[in-house]
Amino acid sequence: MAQNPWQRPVNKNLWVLWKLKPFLRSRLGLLLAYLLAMLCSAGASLVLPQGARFILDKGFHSYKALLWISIALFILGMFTVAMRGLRDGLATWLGQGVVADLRSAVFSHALHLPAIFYETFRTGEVISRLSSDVTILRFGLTGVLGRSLQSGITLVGALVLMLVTMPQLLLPGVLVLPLLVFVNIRSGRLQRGYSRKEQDYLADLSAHTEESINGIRVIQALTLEPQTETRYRQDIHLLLGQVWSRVKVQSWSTFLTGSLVFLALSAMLYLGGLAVLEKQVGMGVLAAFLLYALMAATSLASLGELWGSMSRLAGATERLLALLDEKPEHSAQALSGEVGKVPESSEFSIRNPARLTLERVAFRYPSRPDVPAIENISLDIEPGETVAFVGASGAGKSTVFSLLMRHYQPSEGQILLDGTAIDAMPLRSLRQQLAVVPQHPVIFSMSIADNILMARPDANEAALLAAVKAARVDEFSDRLEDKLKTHVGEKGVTLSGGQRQRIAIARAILRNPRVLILDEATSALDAENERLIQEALANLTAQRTTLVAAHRLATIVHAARIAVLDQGRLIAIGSHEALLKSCPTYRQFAELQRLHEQSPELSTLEKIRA
Ligand SMILES: Nc1ncnc2c1ncn2[C@@H]1O[C@H](COP(=O)(O)OP(=O)(O)OP(=O)(O)O)[C@@H](O)[C@H]1O
Repeated sequence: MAQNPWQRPVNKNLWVLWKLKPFLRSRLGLLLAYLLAMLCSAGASLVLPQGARFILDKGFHSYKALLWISIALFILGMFTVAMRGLRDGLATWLGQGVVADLRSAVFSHALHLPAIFYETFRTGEVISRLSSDVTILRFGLTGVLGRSLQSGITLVGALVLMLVTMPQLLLPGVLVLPLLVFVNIRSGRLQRGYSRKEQDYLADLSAHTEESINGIRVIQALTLEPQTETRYRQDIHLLLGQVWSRVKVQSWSTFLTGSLVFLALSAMLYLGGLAVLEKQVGMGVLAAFLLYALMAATSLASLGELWGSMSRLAGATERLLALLDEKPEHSAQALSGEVGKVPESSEFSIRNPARLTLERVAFRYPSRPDVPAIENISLDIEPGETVAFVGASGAGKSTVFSLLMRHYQPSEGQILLDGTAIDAMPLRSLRQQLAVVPQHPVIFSMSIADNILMARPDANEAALLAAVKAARVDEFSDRLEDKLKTHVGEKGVTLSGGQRQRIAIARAILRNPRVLILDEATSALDAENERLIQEALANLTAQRTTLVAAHRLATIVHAARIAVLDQGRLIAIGSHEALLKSCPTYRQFAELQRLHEQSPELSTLEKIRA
């Protein structure tokens, strides 16, 4: 079941990062090279203070010793920076690669999620996870791999070397250590909570942004700009509140950690200075010790940051992986189903028409389980037959089509295609045999030709042009400068509703399906264009199993049979003439239509009154 925004993942530990393992496994060689470079870089940094020790204790004894120690220091320094550069480069490469794989995996998974997922999960939230969570992961992962992992190793190494160099000076460090650990753990926990909420608010913000920009015309038409702006500001305010809380904790933690570290360092310097004054140790030993202490302190601070960023990283990983955990609408096996070659449709060659059978089909939408959308529908549609569905708005026409496309599974009963239950068929194979012309076609931001070719990318030019002509697309494309290559803008914004429907019809023609579903396919066309397209559709539907939903009598009157739906139930089926005699609901529908056709200028209200 899809997650609602209020059911976001709230896992509290960092183990979720372990789930990134499969994405690292394919880069094992790179990971080992990175670990090696990181160990070399950490080791070389730990040797550097020994150079300072030698210079101070032995370097001033002779010119030659000074020269050799300086040369050795230079070589060591070069090695350190080379390893550091290699480590950072490999870390970035590794981190970016893991994130790219994860992002592709989540995106392709999102493409296969069922209709029900997108009913409960806002698209803006999916986009937010794929953008802002991925960004956190990208920076977090490269940061953790780049610096923080080495800090842990350096800290341990520096502590061991401090112990070896001047164990008596460790006392101040030991005393402040529990406090440091406490501050870091506490602040890490707080930061994790805040950053998780921050991401949730960011997702809300993205979802609202997407909704507002998509619905910009409605917002402008209803002059809802001030309210939309206020809601946006409120979202930002909530987000900033979380950022502010997190930053406060972060700043306090940096201040407290820094103070404790400097307290310990000052005490060490004082105690160490006493030892030098009393000639117990040389200056070089104290300098090396203090350098190790400084290294330990910086590593500790960096680990504190790591704790905070790991929390953000864990949150982002969790939210991305939660999308991967959603159940897809079909298995990979279903996707690889045998598809078969679709014949060219330039001549409208009919693929052997299909028989469709609905056996006691009932369905309730998962988001509205109390109300049946379809109840106990049984219907046998002969190969090549055209059946029209009529009924009031909400009667269940589109739901029948969605069940056929297997966007949903019937709650009871089954649908058969040529005697085989569609549930048992590979999804791709089923959908290759169907084509839907929806009431509100989705047009993509590409050219007219590319939009049509989506139905069959391998179609040749003759097939494309035939579909264009049959669907009367050429009637408007010929008047455009770039003809079929004209870019139609986002969601086909530069086209009229009727032009978008003609593109959708051309897609269906090109697809050359065995079952054609016309769901109010010509509702946005004017009478002249509808008449012309009906002719084209007549060619397309002849001897092809066709299901039509339409409000206009002219569209359905020629159907072999008309199925009358009322509140999800099939109340009558028969020819136009037979239904006029036997079905009062249909008679009423036909009379209203006739009234409309005779006096199209009557307002809807007048028609209802009539
Ligand atoms: N995704 C959904 N979730 C919950 N209920 C839905 C969903 N889609 C449709 N419904 C409900 O199912 C019933 C049938 O809707 P459907 O869209 O099939 O009607 P229709 O006959 O195609 O209507 P129209 O002629 O207006 O397109 C309606 O009561 C509708 O509110």
